[in-house]
Amino acid sequence: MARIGLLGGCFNPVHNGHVRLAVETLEQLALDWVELIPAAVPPHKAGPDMLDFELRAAMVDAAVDGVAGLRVNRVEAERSGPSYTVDTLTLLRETRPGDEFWFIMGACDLHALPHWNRGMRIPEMVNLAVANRIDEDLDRVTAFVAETWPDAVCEGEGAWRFGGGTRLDFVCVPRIDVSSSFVRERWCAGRRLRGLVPGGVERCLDAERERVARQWVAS
Ligand SMILES: Nc1ncnc2c1ncn2[C@@H]1O[C@H](COP(=O)(O)OP(=O)(O)OP(=O)(O)O)[C@@H](O)[C@H]1O
Ligand SMILES: O=C(O)c1ccc[n+]([C@@H]2O[C@H](COP(=O)([O-])O)[C@@H](O)[C@H]2O)c1
Repeated sequence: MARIGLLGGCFNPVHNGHVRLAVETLEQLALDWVELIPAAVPPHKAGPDMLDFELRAAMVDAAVDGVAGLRVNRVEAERSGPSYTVDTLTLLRETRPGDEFWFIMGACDLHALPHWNRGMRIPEMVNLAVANRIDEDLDRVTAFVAETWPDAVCEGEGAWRFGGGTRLDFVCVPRIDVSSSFVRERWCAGRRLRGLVPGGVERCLDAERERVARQWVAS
């Protein structure tokens, strides 16, 4: 049985924080590989500055190129309508019953999970890998787990097993203070992106300069 991490995101564009999050989770949870899943129709972040799926996915291809253990999964482009995570995970579990999955998310997303579409089904289906975004996140996640899943069994600091058998693992990631919004803002101001995104991502944006400008600068 392969142990697989799934990192969903808009990736508008993918940046070094995403790559580091994927690599840290891969290593800390001893996963076989991590799949980055660009959201085809993001359920929560629709807007004129959202680049089309293929361009965002091509940038994720460029970001993982040559990085052992990271892959791109375009599964969300195979269906129409909002790309709800619960539907993606249902499909992956049906089509790959021999794999064990960890859905990777920043700690703030864990707190938002009850507001996602059938969000509380997610930890019943797959394991969660929850990464810190700020220093207090382990304490906050610990309190959230105690409140939300009182029957979860703590198996050590930052590790819990839920009643149904899935688990939540906290992953401690060095803070890389970059976001896609920050990258878009810098790009629109004509600034270089060195150190914020992998080189291949910067080249994709340069190659599609006019198209990207129409969406990012105009909005
Ligand atoms: N710098 C970072 N370090 C660790 N995790 C991150 C970082 N940026 C984003 N993530 C996580 O990566 C996942 C996908 O994020 P997403 O594609 O929305 O990027 P974003 O930078 O948060 O985007 P935006 O600025 O457009 O809101 C989420 O789980 C998010 O918490
Ligand atoms: O399914 C939902 O309702 C849902 C709501 C918010 C976010 N998500 C997913 O969570 C992942 C990270 O989201 P974001 O906003 O950080 O890009 C991405 O795969 C989104 O599709 C999913």
